[in-house]
Amino acid sequence: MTESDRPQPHVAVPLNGYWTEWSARAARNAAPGWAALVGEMAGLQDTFAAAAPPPEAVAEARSLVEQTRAVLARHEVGDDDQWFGRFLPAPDRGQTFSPPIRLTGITEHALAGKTMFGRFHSGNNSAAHGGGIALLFDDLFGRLVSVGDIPPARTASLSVNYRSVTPLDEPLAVEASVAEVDGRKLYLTGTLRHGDRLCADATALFLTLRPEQIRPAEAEAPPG
Ligand SMILES: CCCCCCCCCC(=O)SCCNC(=O)CCNC(=O)[C@H](O)C(C)(C)COP(=O)(O)OP(=O)(O)OC[C@H]1O[C@@H](n2cnc3c(N)ncnc32)[C@H](O)[C@@H]1OP(=O)(O)O
Repeated sequence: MTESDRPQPHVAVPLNGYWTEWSARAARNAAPGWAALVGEMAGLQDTFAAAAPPPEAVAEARSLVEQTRAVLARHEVGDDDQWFGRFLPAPDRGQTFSPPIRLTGITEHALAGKTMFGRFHSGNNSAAHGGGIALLFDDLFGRLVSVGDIPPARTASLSVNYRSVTPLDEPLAVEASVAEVDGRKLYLTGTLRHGDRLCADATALFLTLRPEQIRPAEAEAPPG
């Protein structure tokens, strides 16, 4: 591990107003320890993917996961009230679907960061799954268009070129930038590198939403 691969502070994300409110609501309401639980769940996914346990360990693990599900299911809420995925300032966004992206630099038109795929995102032969890489780019581009004054936008198309194998458990560098803005159309480009080696590059078209396509950042439900 080189000095530049060591954990560094995640830069603050200058979110636009819509995403600030969307995220702040979860941050206001989330129980203490939620971020640590998200980290535990992500670790569980990787450990689960890497394990080949004997029958008694399978039975024990299944029972514990069943118990965990039962605890969480008692507190199910609607989409508007969920915390999962809404911690936008955090590298993992408070979710376990796509790998954390630790941002090292961000402006209105470009961002750079570090990421890593674990066993959960393995395709085969110690290589990251191509779908996981597309997911990473979609998330990366989603973060890029959440800064500055850009209205909320959705992915209209995403194209990934897989240039070389993306390793697991190795620090990877990501970059994304806005190549062109044409009305509602945002043309984005991005790269994923392992050291000097290009693993993948991607282009995407995001479309900013028309006002009638945007659900307002929800009003806080009255207490009780
Ligand atoms: C801070 C947050 C962090 C979160 C990170 C996660 C980010 C994840 C981002 C996502 O994954 S978003 C979810 C995946 N995407 C979707 O579900 C989008 C589904 N599709 C739609 O909702 C609509 O198709 C869409 C809003 C994208 C466009 O519908 P519209 O009715 O607004 O646009 P319209 O069809 O009128 O097209 C507008 C222009 O874009 C063009 N266009 C639309 N889709 C296109 C396409 N796929 N390729 C090329 N051009 C396209 C279209 O031709 C037209 O060009 P012109 O104005 O020149 O005539």
